[in-house]
Amino acid sequence: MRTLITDISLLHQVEYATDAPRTRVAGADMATVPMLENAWLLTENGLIHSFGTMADMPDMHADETIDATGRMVLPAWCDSHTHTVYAAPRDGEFVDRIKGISYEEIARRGGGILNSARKLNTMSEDELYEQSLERLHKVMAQGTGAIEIKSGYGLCLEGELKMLRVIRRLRESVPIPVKASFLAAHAYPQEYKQNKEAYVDLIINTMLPAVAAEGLADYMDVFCEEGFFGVPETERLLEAGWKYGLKPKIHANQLHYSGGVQTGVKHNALSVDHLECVGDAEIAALMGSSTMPVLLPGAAFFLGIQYQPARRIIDAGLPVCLASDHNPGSCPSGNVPLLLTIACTQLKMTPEEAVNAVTINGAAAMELEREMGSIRPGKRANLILTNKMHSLAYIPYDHGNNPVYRHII
Ligand SMILES: N=CN[C@@H](CCC(=O)O)C(=O)O
Ligand SMILES: [Zn+2]
Repeated sequence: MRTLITDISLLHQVEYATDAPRTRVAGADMATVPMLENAWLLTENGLIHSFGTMADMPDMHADETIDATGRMVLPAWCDSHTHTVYAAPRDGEFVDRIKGISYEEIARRGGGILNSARKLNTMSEDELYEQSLERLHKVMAQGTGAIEIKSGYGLCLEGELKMLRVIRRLRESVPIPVKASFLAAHAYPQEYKQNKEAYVDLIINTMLPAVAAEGLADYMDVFCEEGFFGVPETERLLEAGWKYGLKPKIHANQLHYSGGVQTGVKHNALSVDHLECVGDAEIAALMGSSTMPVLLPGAAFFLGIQYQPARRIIDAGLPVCLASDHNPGSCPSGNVPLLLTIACTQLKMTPEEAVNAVTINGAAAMELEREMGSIRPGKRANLILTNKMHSLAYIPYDHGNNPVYRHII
């Protein structure tokens, strides 16, 4: 099956087969998204075959031809941090926060993640799957073309396995890559509040072997945060995950300078995610490491807390990745175009930096950089064909609106 898209006003994030493959974009390079004006693009059997300018378009056969006059084409978004599998919304807590109760206080009172766990553990696997599939289709319609999804609302063996099995079923049901992270270390269940070590033991000695036996997870996640899992617990958990081949991909420095970034780097994490609390020490730790800093400003927006210092991180020469953090508590939205608007208006990232952060760097934060994240021959043809618009900046500018005319997968 060959699809030819012609008369593309702007074809963004192009890489020629002869270019050295870009695996991530960092520092000043994030300011540029390579593009072609007035272009064509040919896909073959789901992969990008070739592209060029209309002036030099050769004669070629295609089964379908799409006229993209006035439209742009980009690689689909790579959303590397989500909690898309959950049982119920938490709008009651949203109202509590409006009235002045903080996210941390709600968690201390047994709400938050524990609230989600109670709901998830009484829901059937089939119902959880149906609800989650609906959410996944919604974000795909907004341009998401690869996604990572975490467990972490089971907090017991059966609940965690249920979530991870649902993620596996989702992977088999949708035509986009889906990665799974094991996040039993998301919160301490109520019955372990007085014996936290026993819960860490349960994760390491019972849950991890079961997850590994079924091959259910790609990554090991921990909510490394004051009041949740401290550095010593996080280190134990990450070392245990590595024994089963699960690379760390952790929640770090959301609410405090918790040492999570340094711990992630020390344990060769693929990414450290959230990063509201980042200063010189965290930036120094990231410099020279291969750990990707992943910013989740949708959560900072929704909780009304400080934003991530994206400018400082980029200006230090580091890469920045953006992800939605779609979850029922701190960000009930997986809308990447809206995320781009928040990144530009609040983090002062340029549209080009923001697009690099959710394409090539998003792919890298899921180890998909060889198949996703740019328009390069041989990569997956997971593409966004936009509504009629004339610039990359128009996507975050046109906030609250879906730029996707057609999502080609
Ligand atoms: N911060 C930890 N975990 C999620 C939120 C979980 C929840 O509130 O349900 C996050 O990334 O924001
Ligand atoms: Zn998260």
